[in-house]
Amino acid sequence: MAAQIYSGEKYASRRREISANLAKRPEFHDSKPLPFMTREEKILESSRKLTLISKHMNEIIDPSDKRELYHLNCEVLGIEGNPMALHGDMFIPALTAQASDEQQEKWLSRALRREIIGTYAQTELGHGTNLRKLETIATYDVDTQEFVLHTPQITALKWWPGNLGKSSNYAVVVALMIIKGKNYGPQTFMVPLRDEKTHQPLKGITIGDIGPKLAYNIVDNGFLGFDHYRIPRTNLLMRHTRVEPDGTFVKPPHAKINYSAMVHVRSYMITGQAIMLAYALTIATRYSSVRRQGQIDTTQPEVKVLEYQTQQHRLFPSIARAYAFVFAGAETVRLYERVLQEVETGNVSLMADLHALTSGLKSVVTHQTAQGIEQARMACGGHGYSQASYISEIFGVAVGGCTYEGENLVMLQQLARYLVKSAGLVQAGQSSKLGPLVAYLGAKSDSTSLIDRTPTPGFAEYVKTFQHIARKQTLKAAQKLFGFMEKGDTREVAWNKSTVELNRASRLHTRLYIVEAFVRRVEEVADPRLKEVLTDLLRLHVNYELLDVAAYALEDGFLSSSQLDYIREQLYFYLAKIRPNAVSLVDSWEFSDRELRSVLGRRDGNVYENLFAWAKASPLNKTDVLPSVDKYLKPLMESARASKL
Ligand SMILES: CCCCCCCCCC/C=C\CCCCCCC/C=C/C(=O)SCCNC(=O)CCNC(=O)[C@H](O)C(C)(C)COP(=O)(O)OP(=O)(O)OC[C@H]1O[C@@H](n2cnc3c(N)ncnc32)[C@H](O)[C@@H]1OP(=O)(O)O
Ligand SMILES: Cc1cc2nc3c(=O)[nH]c(=O)nc-3n(C[C@H](O)[C@H](O)[C@H](O)COP(=O)(O)OP(=O)(O)OC[C@H]3O[C@@H](n4cnc5c(N)ncnc54)[C@H](O)[C@@H]3O)c2cc1C
Repeated sequence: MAAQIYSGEKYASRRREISANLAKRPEFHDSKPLPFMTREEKILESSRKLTLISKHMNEIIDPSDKRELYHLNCEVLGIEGNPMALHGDMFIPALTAQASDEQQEKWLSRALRREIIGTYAQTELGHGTNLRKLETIATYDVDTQEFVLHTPQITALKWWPGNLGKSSNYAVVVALMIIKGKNYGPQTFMVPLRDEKTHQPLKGITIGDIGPKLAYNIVDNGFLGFDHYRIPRTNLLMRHTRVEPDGTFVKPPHAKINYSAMVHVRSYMITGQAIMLAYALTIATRYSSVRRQGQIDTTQPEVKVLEYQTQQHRLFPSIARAYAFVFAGAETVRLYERVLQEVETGNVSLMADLHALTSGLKSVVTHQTAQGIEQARMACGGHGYSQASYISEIFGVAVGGCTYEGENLVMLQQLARYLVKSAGLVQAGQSSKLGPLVAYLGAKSDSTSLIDRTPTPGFAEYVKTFQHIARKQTLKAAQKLFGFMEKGDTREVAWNKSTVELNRASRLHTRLYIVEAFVRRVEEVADPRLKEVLTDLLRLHVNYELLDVAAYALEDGFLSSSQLDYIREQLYFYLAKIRPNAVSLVDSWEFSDRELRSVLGRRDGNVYENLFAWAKASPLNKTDVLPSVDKYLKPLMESARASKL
């Protein structure tokens, strides 16, 4: 099963080897539980481990394999980030996709050798979503052939970029490029921020950390201001866009080619989110098979809480989602790598499809991941609320994905633009022009679903029902938009009046894609034992998801109430059928205890003695009487007692 999850036996077994290798190297382990450390201690500890990774990486992994590096990071550094997180996640990808060969020679090689540390500085205090209104300006000075970076007001301060505050000495900075008074929109520049020897900020640079956040606190998200700060013309990233010495602007082959670092993260984060969801579910499912409370049969001992149907309903559909997301994530990465290669040859035709797909997936997957993690926390009762479970940290890190790389409701609108165009083609009788991701929009619907109307309903009937729902909502929402426009609204106003419905269409389209990705993967499985378990999980998935969106199919009679009852019964049937495999389904992700960092999620199930040991190790328990008691509580109680006398 691990080979299914990790797209092949080769990487699944490499993960095992890497984990086994690290088990023998205590210097790579957390020196104490992360929840007991201050933010400063965590950053120090993470930097210590980063240095070790840099030194010994070649003994443990093949550093050219992204997946091996990712696993090494998960084991050693964990999810709370590290001082070079953005260096790998965005700085290197930005240089790879946007720097010319000559620029790569100069900077990318140094970045890969870790001679310099970089980040991606785009968001500002006043603007994150609307990139066209960023306020940092890069004005071209023809005389000196330099760009002058400037922060004209407080809202123009870069704000949020990860590792900008304290760790990075370079950044890929996004600024509005002005040449001879003309605004050429957001462009990307390579900008030195700190002296390479002293790490002191360079003259003209104001820089620092933005303070603690909900989670992800090992990362020093930062602020950055420029005071007429000069960089050479050749620091504009010039793989696709160029500015000649005389200020002539040479257009890229696609207007949004500079957005590639964002598309990179959006493509990879689907897998990252699946893994975080699987972390939380591993912890909650294992704990639920250790925790005994209450009886189902009063003549029998207390049961494991995993026997309760409510607990199964809380956890198993999310287990199915984690599998669905990791399968969809693998497809997304394949498409991303293909588009990256095609763009290199000047073919930008798939960029719009990739942007639409990743915008939708990013939004749906992060939202459902956060919901699933929160349910996993509640499934652990009181102990889920303790940081010993580590689920609160997993939640905090994962939920950040709803905001970063494009706020979810904004990114759903990006997909909606694509869907509306496709609906326009359908309306114009040009369905043959629809791309493969939206071809179903042009197909004719059956009048009713055949779920439970055939002897052994296959997945095809479910897929058709999801297609019907997504098609109906897309065409309806587009019609709403066109209707407002026909009545005289501008497109923008009409769009704003239709966005809730348009975003619903985007979600339904994406949920259909996720179901299809799951079906595609299960169809490929050859081993009959694996196929059976994955088929059960997929059955759970389609019934749960369909029930969740059934209103759309009930309102036009595509599904009847008796079909709905059938879907419900199927759901309950598969909850019970999956129960014996539940722990194996989470164990199949093969997370080591080191990687999970959870007392509740321990593989050996020895939860209670380890919770007690964990509590005793709390810094508060170093002394029996705290200074706060000596200083305030004792005098308070003494004065209360004295006044009673
Ligand atoms: C199996 C194990 C394997 C393991 C492998 C490894 C797994 C790794 C997992 C871990 C991965 C990642 C870890 C995550 C690390 C977390 C780090 C967090 C870092 C966070 C960083 C950031 O947040 S950076 C800042 C991000 N900011 C944003 O996203 C801003 C959002 N806003 C925008 O993107 C744009 O402004 C917006 C698209 C909303 C609008 O842009 P605008 O220029 O105004 O364009 P429009 O006018 O609306 O649209 C014009 C047309 O352009 C099209 N378009 C827009 N973007 C793109 C694009 N990128 N590509 C193609 N086309 C695009 C748009 O669709 C319009 O087209 P139309 O035809 O006119 O409709
Ligand atoms: C953990 C974390 C890490 C980050 N790392 C980085 C980084 O490394 N580099 C970097 O540059 N940035 C980074 N960011 C910033 C991040 O990319 C932005 O915060 C994000 O893109 C959202 O933009 P915003 O903050 O401007 O939100 P806003 O756009 O202000 O969103 C506020 C609300 O307005 C709504 N809204 C906005 N525009 C529209 C619209 N057109 N239609 C309808 N509703 C709208 C949103 O849906 C939301 O409800 C990070 C953020 C976080 C949380």
